[in-house]
Amino acid sequence: MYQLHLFDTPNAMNTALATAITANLQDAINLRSKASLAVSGGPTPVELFQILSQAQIAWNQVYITLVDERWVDKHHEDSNERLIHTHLLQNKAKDAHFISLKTIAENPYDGVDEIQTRLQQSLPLPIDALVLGMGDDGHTASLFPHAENLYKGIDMQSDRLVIDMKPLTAPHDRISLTLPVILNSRHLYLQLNGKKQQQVLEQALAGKNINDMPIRAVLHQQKLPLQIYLAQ
Ligand SMILES: O=C1O[C@H](COP(=O)(O)O)[C@@H](O)[C@H](O)[C@H]1O
Repeated sequence: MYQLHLFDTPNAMNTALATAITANLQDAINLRSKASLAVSGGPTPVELFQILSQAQIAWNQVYITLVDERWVDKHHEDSNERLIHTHLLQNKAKDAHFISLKTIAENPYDGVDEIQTRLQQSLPLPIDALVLGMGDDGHTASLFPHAENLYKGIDMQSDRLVIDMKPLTAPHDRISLTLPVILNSRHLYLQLNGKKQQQVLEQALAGKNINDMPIRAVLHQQKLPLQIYLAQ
């Protein structure tokens, strides 16, 4: 179940998506006095983060985490946490609470239980707004095609919030939110940019095999409407 929102430019898409997310966070603050936001890494969301960081909301009542993290040092150029600190936790959003998906453990397998506890204790659930991205291989969050742990990440009966992941198609071991957490969020977005990602989306929509393209688990579900924001 999805709705497709098409835009002529990345700036138009990011402005509209930031407006929608800000409204979700404001509604949550009005209703529950706190709000939660989970965002993706990679280069695609940078402009969205910069626009969002200027939003006029009570950021000190907002809890931000990532949908996935690469198991690298926080200062590494591939760290999603570094990206958030550089582009989102700035300006008006500098007072938001950030919940990291990284520990000092040597690998995500050894760190995953600590992160599960941290999220259970600190992150308002269900997540009010969750923004997914998509890789050219059809991964979303860090749910990667044909990875050994993929079945654990997409098990809708599981009470795990996070799993450790060893991608076969990308560098770095990872931590990822699981499909039940993603599909239990209150508002779910997929942010896509350009012709290549549009082609991958069409390929994903045309088939059913989740192992080949895990994004299909989000596109073909009936639990909540996925809002796809695509800049052509
Ligand atoms: O590795 C990752 O890649 C995906 C896609 O990112 P993109 O910027 O190439 O669209 C991202 O959603 C995920 O959070 C990130 O860790």
